[in-house]
Amino acid sequence: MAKRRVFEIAQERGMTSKEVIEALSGGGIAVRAAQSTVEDRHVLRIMGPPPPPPEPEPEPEPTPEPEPTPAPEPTPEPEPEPAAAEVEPTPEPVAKAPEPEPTPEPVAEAPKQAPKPEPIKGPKILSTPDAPKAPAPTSAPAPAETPAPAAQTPPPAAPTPAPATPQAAPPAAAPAPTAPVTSAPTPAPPAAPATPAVAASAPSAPAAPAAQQPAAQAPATAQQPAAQAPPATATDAKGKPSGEAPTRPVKTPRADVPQQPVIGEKPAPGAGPKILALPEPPKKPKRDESKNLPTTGPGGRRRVVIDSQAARRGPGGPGGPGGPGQGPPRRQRRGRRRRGTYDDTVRPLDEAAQKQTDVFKINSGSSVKEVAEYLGVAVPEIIKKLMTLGEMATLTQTLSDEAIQVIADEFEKKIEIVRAGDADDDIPTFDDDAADLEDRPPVVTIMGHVDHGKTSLLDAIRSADIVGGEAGGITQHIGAYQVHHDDKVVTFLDTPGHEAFTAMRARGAKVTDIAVIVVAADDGVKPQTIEAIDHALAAEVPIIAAVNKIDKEGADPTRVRTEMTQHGLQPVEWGGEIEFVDVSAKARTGLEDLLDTILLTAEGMNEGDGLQANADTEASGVVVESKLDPGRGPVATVLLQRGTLKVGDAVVAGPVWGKVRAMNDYHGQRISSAGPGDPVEILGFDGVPSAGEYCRVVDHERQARSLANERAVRLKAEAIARRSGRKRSLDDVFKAARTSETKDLNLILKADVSGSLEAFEDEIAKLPHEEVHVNIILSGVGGITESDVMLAAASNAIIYGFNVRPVGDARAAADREGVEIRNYEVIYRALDELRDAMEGMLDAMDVEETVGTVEVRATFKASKVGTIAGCYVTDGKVTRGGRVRIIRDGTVVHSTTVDTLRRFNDDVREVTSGYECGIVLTNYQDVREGDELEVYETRKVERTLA
Ligand SMILES: Nc1nc2c(ncn2[C@@H]2O[C@H](COP(=O)(O)OP(=O)(O)OP(=O)(O)O)[C@@H](O)[C@H]2O)c(=O)[nH]1
Repeated sequence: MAKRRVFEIAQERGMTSKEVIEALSGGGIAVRAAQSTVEDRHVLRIMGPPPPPPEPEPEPEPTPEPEPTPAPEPTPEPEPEPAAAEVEPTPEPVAKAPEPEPTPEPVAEAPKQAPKPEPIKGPKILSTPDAPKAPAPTSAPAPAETPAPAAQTPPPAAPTPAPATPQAAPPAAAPAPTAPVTSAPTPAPPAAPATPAVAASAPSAPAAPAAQQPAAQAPATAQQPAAQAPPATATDAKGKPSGEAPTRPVKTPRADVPQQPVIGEKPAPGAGPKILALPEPPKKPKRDESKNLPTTGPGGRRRVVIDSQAARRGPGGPGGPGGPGQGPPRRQRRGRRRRGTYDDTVRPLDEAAQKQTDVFKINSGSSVKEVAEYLGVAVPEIIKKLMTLGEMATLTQTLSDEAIQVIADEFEKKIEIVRAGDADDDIPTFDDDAADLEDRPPVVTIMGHVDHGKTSLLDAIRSADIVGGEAGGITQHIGAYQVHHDDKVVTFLDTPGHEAFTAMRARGAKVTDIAVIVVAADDGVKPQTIEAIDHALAAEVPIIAAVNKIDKEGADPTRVRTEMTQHGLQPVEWGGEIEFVDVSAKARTGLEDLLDTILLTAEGMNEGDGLQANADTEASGVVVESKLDPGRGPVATVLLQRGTLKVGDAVVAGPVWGKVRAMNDYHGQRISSAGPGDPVEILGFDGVPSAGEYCRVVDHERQARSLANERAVRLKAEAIARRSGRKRSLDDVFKAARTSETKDLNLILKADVSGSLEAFEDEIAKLPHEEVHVNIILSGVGGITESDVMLAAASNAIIYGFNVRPVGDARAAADREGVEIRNYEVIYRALDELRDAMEGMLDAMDVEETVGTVEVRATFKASKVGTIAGCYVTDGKVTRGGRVRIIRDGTVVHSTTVDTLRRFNDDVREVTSGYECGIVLTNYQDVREGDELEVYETRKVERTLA
């Protein structure tokens, strides 16, 4: 039987020798001293089995590779499930704590730490970075085994040291330091399974941080480890892994990425399989979600705004819930305001308007916003459309007519662009009761070639007006006058010539009822006679031919009739429809016949109610002449067409308005009222209205002013639109033809010689007309006049000039009215272009640009250089070598280049406007004083019709 000395027994049982002796004595075994021996069986019988040995002490034994093998129990733990189940029981951790030691390596440092930590409070390891190694106490054989598995399991944890669930962490951490050996023993056994994890983690310094890590990461680790544990174990079992594990720095796992256990990596402190049950980490929001994450939402940043004024505002008021005045809401409000801006500017879609298929009338010069409103389309849509068409436009930008048309086409809306001067838009049509209508005097315009006697005829008629003369005395020139004949009255426009006539017509005013074309019997039909005919025909007014100067020798009225017939005006006596009256302004013969014919024609018109008007209503008419009188201010002669005008009436004429301060008739007599057909001179306008402007009486001055301002704004917008838009060009015509909008091309031809005109007309007749029908509404010899431009404007025509140029204000008028003038030197060039255009094959063309105008003020002869032109540059510049045309009386007489250009005695490269210079032309000596030199350049321009 084995014996042991008393002191050994005492030591084994943690008692004093004396206590052991007493105990044994009590049991019947007498023992005297500590050195005495006693048989174990007696000791067991009397004192029972000895208490389990206190493992701690052994710390010193750095037994590195403890026989981990024994890891019998541990193996079972691997199963994650079970672990999970135990997770909660915080105690486990403690139990496991002790195991940690198993990791052999630590041994080195372990000594000190081993005792305290591992057991229960592993976590405290915080302070012991190396602690992990300490664990390897010999005493913990069991743990040794466990560690192995733990080693594996931990691996997973390793990556996520954090895993340490809140629950696990605390326990581990707290006790660690103090953890007396005592406690360790007991728990150990059961903890076995979990131990591994703890064991591994406990030692590792990182444990500490882990403890604080959000549980989030734990889960992942917890689970996976289990699966991989086995393999890991193997390695660890060898000891190596365990050695590193603890020391290896623990990576802080990303909360969002589930941590994959890394083989060979040591388990994170506190990260044990138990952690399996840890809560799921918050998912990383998807990109779009995160975008929309409210700042106040869970996980999002909460914006706290302290509104010191909130208390003063009640809920619902500003600053109240959702009301303006608060921080966050303010931001929203800004957003709303922005939307509000759109709402303000973008008219809500007018569905009714969108469905409407009628033609929309849109004012020329309308802005983007206005066009959107007219069409019932959202502004952004319009702007977007313009952008696709290459035009960047703002809300208030004025659009050209072309742009408006294009937009309308894009949105498949039928539109009609209305201009301020359009008669249809401005001059209302009245539906007066037939009983209220009275005959009014016909309005007559006298036109004809220069010096054929227009003025003489007007004077003769006026002076022959016995009745009128007696009644009113001397006739004043106010732009129109009346004559009485056979108890009837005829109103004559006092401005002869077709220029004024066409100017008014171009503005949409139809003033003239009858056109009298004067042709001198001794001269016959001349260019301006033909022009007058063209203008009258274009205006579709009845024509009466007055064959004048029949008193003159050589007068041949029949020849005149013949020539007029050739121009489409066939005399009634020859079976035609035109009344011819032979007159002599000088001899004052035939005047009565002329008046009779006029009244007869008027009667014929009256049969269709053409010359009747309601006199008993507000007055309206057309301005036929106006001026700014130094003493009287703006003075306008208005030819009343309807109603009765009285002094004191508020009137508006386009962009000007006024109150009739005084009225004069054509005798210069003050009158207080005037009726239909009467020409009256009106004083009281705030500005000078243009001839051709529609004038009408309105209720009061305020309304007159408002209407005038409205018109002024509109005219200004139209002017901008006209500038921004293109002229009606050849391209436009063919483009329109392609869309079947326009099939007619109206041309006005002007040439230096009539032969060119005839040749051109003949050639045009040969062109194919399937696509476009060419109408020559006027062709004549001579420079392009303002009258031609006005006719073109009124007829939507293009002017073709052959070796002729605009004279006077024609060019300015063309710019103003948007009329295209095309210049050619040979008709074939024009024909080619026309043909190409008609075939849709316009190639790049030479575009000519006038760069300067020079006036020849004197000429000198020099023996060596020939004729030197002493010049003055009136516009632009002239350059040496530049191409020039010599224009004499509106006709191009030669084309050449500038050979020599001098300022005083110096040769210069160029001379600009406002300076004099000497010019010698290349191979041209016939330059004369009064000639005009047109300096020009040409450049290639691609043309497209699409
Ligand atoms: N013999 C004769 N001479 C006339 C007659 N009518 C006009 N004349 C003369 O013809 C010339 C031109 O007459 P105007 O009345 O100035 O002719 P117009 O057409 O008004 O001329 P412009 O204003 O320059 O366009 C004047 O010298 C007149 O005296 C006429 O019936 N018989």
